[in-house]
Amino acid sequence: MGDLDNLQAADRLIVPLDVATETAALALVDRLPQVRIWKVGLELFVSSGPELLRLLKQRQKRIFLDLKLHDIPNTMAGACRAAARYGVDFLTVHASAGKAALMTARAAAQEGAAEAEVPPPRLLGVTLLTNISSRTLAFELKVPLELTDYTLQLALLAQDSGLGGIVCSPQEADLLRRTLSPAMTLVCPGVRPAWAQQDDQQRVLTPAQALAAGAHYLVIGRPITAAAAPEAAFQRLCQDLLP
Ligand SMILES: O=C(O)c1cc(=O)[nH]c(=O)n1[C@@H]1O[C@H](COP(=O)(O)O)[C@@H](O)[C@H]1O
Repeated sequence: MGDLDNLQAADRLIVPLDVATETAALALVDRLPQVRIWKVGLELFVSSGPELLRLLKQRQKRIFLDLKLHDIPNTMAGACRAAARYGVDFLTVHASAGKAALMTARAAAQEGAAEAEVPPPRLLGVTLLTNISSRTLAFELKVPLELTDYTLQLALLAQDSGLGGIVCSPQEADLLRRTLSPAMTLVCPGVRPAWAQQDDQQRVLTPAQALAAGAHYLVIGRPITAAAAPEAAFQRLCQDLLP
């Protein structure tokens, strides 16, 4: 496989830094120099704070700040304004927070970025988490809609509220790609190569299937980060993505 192919695959892969400390995070980042986009989620942000974002930027990395905000409009707006000041590339909010909260969040993210003189983040609406099965949706969460209909409603809500994209399972990517505006970015976690464990993910596809279904970006964590040799796992994934 040539370097160019490697680059193209790497540009579509987002690897989550689901570790507890800044030291562990930087060790992974430095071990996998081909990864361009790193996701900083709740565990790491809560434990190590925003300094890590600066360190990632120093290493010329793009940043997906996955805070999955879900609150009343005023609180979401405050958090989005503050998060946008860090100059991150992507920021997540839960689409189920509703239109008023999403619209306020979007405006606040733009204000925060303008204040800090950085580009605004692409605000992504999380639709239905990839660990939720149809059974859980119906019997535990008591949502009286088919899973795909519910996900579509959340995705449309994100779009109508002016968000730049959504996070969804690759199993719904095909439907959402056909239904949403082409301007909406589709980011898919819940991606598992055939050689990896499913872990707690429920609605999964392989990387090649997810891309064929219309995902723009794939979020793949444990198959790489929990592997005995993360470098080899990353290379293998890039190979899986070749046509
Ligand atoms: O917003 C996310 O990134 C996300 C949404 C979702 O529906 N499912 C989901 O797994 N994620 C995140 O994607 C990553 C998946 O990690 P792995 O299951 O290890 O590949 C984790 O960091 C999750 O927090």
